[in-house]
Amino acid sequence: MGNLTQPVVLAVTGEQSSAGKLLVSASVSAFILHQVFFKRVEVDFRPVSLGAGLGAAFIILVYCFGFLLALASSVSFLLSLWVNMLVYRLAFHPLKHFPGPVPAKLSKFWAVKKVLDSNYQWYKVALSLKAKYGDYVRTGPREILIFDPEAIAPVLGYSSKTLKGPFYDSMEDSVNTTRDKEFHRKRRKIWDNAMKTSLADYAPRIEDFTDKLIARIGRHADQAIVLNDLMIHYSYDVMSLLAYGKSMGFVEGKSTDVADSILKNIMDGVYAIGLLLHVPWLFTIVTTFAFAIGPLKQWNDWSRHEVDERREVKNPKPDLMTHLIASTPDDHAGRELLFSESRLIISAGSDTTATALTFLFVLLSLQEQSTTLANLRAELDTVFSKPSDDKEAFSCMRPLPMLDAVINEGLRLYPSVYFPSQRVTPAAGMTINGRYIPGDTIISIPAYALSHDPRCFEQPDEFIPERWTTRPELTINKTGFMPFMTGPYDCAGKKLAMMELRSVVARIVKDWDWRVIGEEGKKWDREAWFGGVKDHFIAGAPKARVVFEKRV
Ligand code: HEM
Repeated sequence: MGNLTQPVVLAVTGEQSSAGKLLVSASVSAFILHQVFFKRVEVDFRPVSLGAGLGAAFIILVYCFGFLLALASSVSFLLSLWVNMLVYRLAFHPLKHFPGPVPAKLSKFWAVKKVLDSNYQWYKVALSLKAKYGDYVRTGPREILIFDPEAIAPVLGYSSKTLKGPFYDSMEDSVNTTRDKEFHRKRRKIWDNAMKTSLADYAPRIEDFTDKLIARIGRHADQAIVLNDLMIHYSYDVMSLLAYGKSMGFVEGKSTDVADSILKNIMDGVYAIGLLLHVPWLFTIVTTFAFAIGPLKQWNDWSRHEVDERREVKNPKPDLMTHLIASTPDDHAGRELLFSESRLIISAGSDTTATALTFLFVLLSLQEQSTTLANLRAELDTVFSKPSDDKEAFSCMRPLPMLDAVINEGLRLYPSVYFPSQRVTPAAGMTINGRYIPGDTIISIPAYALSHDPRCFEQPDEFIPERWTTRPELTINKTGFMPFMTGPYDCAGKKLAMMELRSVVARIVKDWDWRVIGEEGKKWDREAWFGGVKDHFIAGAPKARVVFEKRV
């Protein structure tokens, strides 16, 4: 009997030992792969190829060893990789001495959880991290969030050695999302030129759209309307005009079903962005599929069609796209860039301006701002009383002290972009304000935290436009004011944005009174409104129901 079973036992133990060897080799190869590859190479922007590579390896294992062994060795590989990663991040990472929550050091999913727990208020999470850990906080395996005003120039300034971070790889290439410094420099020149040479052409078109906005307010006078929608419609229409040569028809109520659907999908998508921007590799997967087959496909197809049509127009009115088309090679890469930048004009220029306008009108409606409003009206009455050919007459291109102060103060309290732009330190690392930051670290400075920092502004949480005019002592360090960011990657459309903001604020303030009201018969809950501002890349103002009345 013993002799009969011996070969079977030997075969089983032999199989067991080769299975054991396979599991050990899987876990050892994970260790080696982590040491030589994952630890050194940024893989955030290659999740799809990485997933495909792992899938292919799994199929080869199934072919060689059968399904069960392949599965067991894959689990062993992934477990080992995971353990290696966590041990490294916690105990051996060059950032190990930086303070921060322990789970944050292990995984970026900690930030995702915080976004969900805080109901999309990451900017508040960031402020509480600053209060607990100081000016330099480790918020991820290779991420440091910086609250030190002295860091602005070395991190974001023109002579900074940093490059853009992996978040930008999650989206299609454009002047905003490219991480190639040289490409950005050249492309940005084209954008700057398009802005500089044509602002005067854009001004009457902006004013024309402000007329349409005022007409819409007139049609709904004395009725409740949602301020956020009003401003979103205005800014989408103006940006669409500059990108495609025609508005999307929102302000006049002439939008198509496709335009409505695109806007709805974009508005719904902001929550996904607010969550996924913390995990660029996951964001890359989502954007890849959202544009190819998901909710953004319609947006993709529509914008391509519009750019193609726009290209065929003979002697178009000068707009941003005229300049971009003229300066972009008419080949596959050039056309892809134009498609993506047409969408950039809308995405960078619409929500930002609409958010700023929404906050401004809510802030100006507050009872304690009645003096500010009166001063602003006095300034506007003077300029609007001048004949239009007088150089002192109102023009959205020309700064006015009180008007610009009100706009700046709104942007300081609620900078439309809450996303702290990512930079990566050079391989040799860099020293910021006496503190060494190791190479290849992702660093970010949140504009919201800086503009609420008492080291930069006296009474930082108060809306005091006079800090920009008659009370300069309330501004301690102006570099903390960066709603348009700063340095070579700052907002390419800031002058245009200021023209829109001036145009809309001036025209409404001059001729209209308004008040924010609560839901059906309830009083407006001011605390809840300001306390409910969300952070999904852009600052998400809660819906504000407003009643406009014509001034007499
Ligand atoms: C109140 C309105 C606006 C605010 C607060 C604002 C703010 C910003 C900020 C903070 C950035 C940097 C984003 C980053 O770091 O990734 C940016 C970039 C940019 N903005 Fe604006 N923006 C506004 C309006 C506009 C408008 C109207 C346009 C016109 C198309 C525009 C076009 C751009 C572009 C093209 C970039 C990328 C620039 C580059 O990377 O070189 N923005 N903006």
